Amino acid sequence: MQAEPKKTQVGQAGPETDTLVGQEYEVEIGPVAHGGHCIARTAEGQVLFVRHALPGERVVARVTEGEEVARFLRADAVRVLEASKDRVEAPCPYAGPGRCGGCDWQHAKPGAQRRLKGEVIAEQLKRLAGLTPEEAGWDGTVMPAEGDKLPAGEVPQWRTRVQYAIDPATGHAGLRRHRSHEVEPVEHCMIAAQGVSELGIEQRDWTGMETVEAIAATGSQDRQVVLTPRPGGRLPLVELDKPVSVLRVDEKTGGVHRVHGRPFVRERADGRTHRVGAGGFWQVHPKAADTLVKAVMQGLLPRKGDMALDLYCGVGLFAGALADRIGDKGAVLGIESGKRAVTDARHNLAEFPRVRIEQGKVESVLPRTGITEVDLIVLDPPRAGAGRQTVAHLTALSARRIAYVACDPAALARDLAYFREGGYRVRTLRAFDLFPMTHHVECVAILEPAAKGL
Ligand SMILES: C[S@@+](CC[C@H](N)C(=O)[O-])C[C@H]1O[C@@H](n2cnc3c(N)ncnc32)[C@H](O)[C@@H]1O
Repeated sequence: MQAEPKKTQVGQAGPETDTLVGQEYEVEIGPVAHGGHCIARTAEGQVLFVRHALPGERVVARVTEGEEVARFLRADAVRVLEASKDRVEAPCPYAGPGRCGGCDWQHAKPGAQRRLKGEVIAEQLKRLAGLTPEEAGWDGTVMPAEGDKLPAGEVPQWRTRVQYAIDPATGHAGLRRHRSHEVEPVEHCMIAAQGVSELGIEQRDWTGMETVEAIAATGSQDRQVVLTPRPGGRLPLVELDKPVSVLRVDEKTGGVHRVHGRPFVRERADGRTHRVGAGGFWQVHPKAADTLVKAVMQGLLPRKGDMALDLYCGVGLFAGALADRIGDKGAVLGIESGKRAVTDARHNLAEFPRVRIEQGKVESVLPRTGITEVDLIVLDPPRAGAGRQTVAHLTALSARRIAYVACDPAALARDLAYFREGGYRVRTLRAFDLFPMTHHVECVAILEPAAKGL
């Protein structure tokens, strides 16, 4: 039975304000929720989203955001009274209440992190799409990226792209605190890939910069630093130990300019080299691109001569993989909104004459193409998902199979409900832990016309 939650101390809540920030509650931690926190309730019945806790624990939770009238409060577990067997001491010295906001699950064993992500996916599928794991063709597991099966306490060095925030007072690189613009200065980010750590960003003075992004490409030695100056900030002379290209973001226009070196990095995946210019999307985990291509191709089973769509195609990862498999008689149309990414995609796929890349938003370009039928579709939308209108358009194209690559299980679940309205069912769903130590998770759903599944 759940024990009665206790208020343990009144913090800074004053008479003229109804803020509960600083208030502490002794609570029992309930299930995990989407976003890297768990759910608890105060004695007054208010919902608490508690970070740094694990299901089944008893903790003292200190409110970080929220008011007496709010439907829910945000809080940090500041003392653990009864620990879960899944708890470990966070290996990262910068993790914990009020500290770096980059990782959500440093305090959970790796297997437990994947289980928590699985519970979040299951909950989102049920609540937003009315699907059980069985109905989604999912075994309920979240697979580690190959090579990431490390013992508890060890941290995979997976982040090939790290955006450091610069402390305006000291010029020191750090990472943003959770839901804050404040910078947590760090000497070393444990989840950064070796190629990023070797650049030594944390050891330099970046006075005048707002952010410094460090990129270490996979499968090539390309390294890049992207500087965003503060208004009026002077660009530092960047002399790093490694050969590295340097780009600068114009603080007024957001445009990216080359300072020195190549304006792109070369990323290897699916046996091909992809040029990725500044601002262009590329998966962050070094195994992600290959893992996802494999899952998508195993699910779609492309045939020679197929006509396929790659929507939200970035620099052409899936379009290239499809073109490779459907041969000279097939055709692929990619659609991508980013101008620079489209230039890169056209360059990357120049060897395939039957691949065409259109620049613009899927929702406006796709209807203009006049396409009424395709064999296969890959869609890999941003966090917001594809939305009802685009899904309705896709379900009218009579595709044999559709692969939906999703970085947000909530958006995936919403869109799966729209696909069902359009006559599609989920054939299989697979989930991959391509963001260890954080709450993020990647899913690949394979859909087919519902009539086929009967
Ligand atoms: C998650 S990334 C996937 C990129 C690519 N499939 C890959 O795996 O490398 C989503 C891409 O969609 C693009 N994008 C965002 N909104 C879009 C829209 N409405 N229409 C077309 N592309 C969009 C972004 O620029 C980004 O390249």
